[in-house]
Amino acid sequence: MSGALVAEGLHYRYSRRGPDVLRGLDWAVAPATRTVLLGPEKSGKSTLLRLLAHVDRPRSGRVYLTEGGDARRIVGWLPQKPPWLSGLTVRDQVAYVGWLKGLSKSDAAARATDCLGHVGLADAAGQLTQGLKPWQRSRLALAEGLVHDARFLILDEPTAELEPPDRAKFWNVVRRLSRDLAVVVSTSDTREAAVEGIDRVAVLSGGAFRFAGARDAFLQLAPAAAPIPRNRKLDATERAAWAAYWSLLGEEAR
Ligand SMILES: Nc1ncnc2c1ncn2[C@@H]1O[C@H](COP(=O)(O)OP(=O)(O)OP(=O)(O)O)[C@@H](O)[C@H]1O
Repeated sequence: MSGALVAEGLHYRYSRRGPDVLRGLDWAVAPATRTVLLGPEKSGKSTLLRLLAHVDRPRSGRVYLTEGGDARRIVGWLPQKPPWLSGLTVRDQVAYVGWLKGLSKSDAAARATDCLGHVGLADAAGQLTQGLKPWQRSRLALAEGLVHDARFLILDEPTAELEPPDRAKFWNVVRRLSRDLAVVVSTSDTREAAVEGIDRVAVLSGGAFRFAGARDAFLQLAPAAAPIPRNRKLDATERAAWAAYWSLLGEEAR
């Protein structure tokens, strides 16, 4: 099993007369790589990830596995706001997703227990999903992505609601996942490109990639910028990092 997940010539718009959100994108996600997909808000990250995960279809172009087969069976997908089924426990929710992905009931239940252990949520297995904290929800989403043995895990802004310490812990969990798994994470926080263990970075803006390549090459062009702090002027290093990032996006420094 060594094929890539490939996007070829992807065009997308939400309505016939609407603006192009993606303008002919080509991309390949290699197996067993960790990729951060960066881009400003509304740049089309979620749209691209939905197409990669086969939950939506491009207007033109295609998404396929180089080794052939049904991508839906080996791609795990976590939307930014996963739907929660009320009244289910954490374990039942993960098992339900496994069953939807084609596992038998008993396999889904066993896998659910394993996956909750992998993501550090074993203690919450019997809790109802409604009462979970943001960090627990992000782990539950990970477990749902893993329950059917995905080889590509596509996560849409899983860290957006997390405080910095919980973000760091989330990334620790991702780093500990099987090295055979390819993980793609979207975020608008450029600092996440600098997280240890990331191999690749892609920067999406205006419906096209402004950069797609090795993380080290990205960090040379735009050293991961700090967030723009409120009530404080940027220091010279932060200003330079942001200027480099905006220039990658093809925009003037703000
Ligand atoms: N269901 C929809 N109907 C119409 N337009 C949409 C829909 N979803 C997204 N869009 C538009 O498509 C563009 C890209 O949105 P998308 O959510 O893919 O970007 P994003 O980079 O993921 O944004 P964010 O960082 O804010 O989540 C935006 O202009 C958005 O308004």
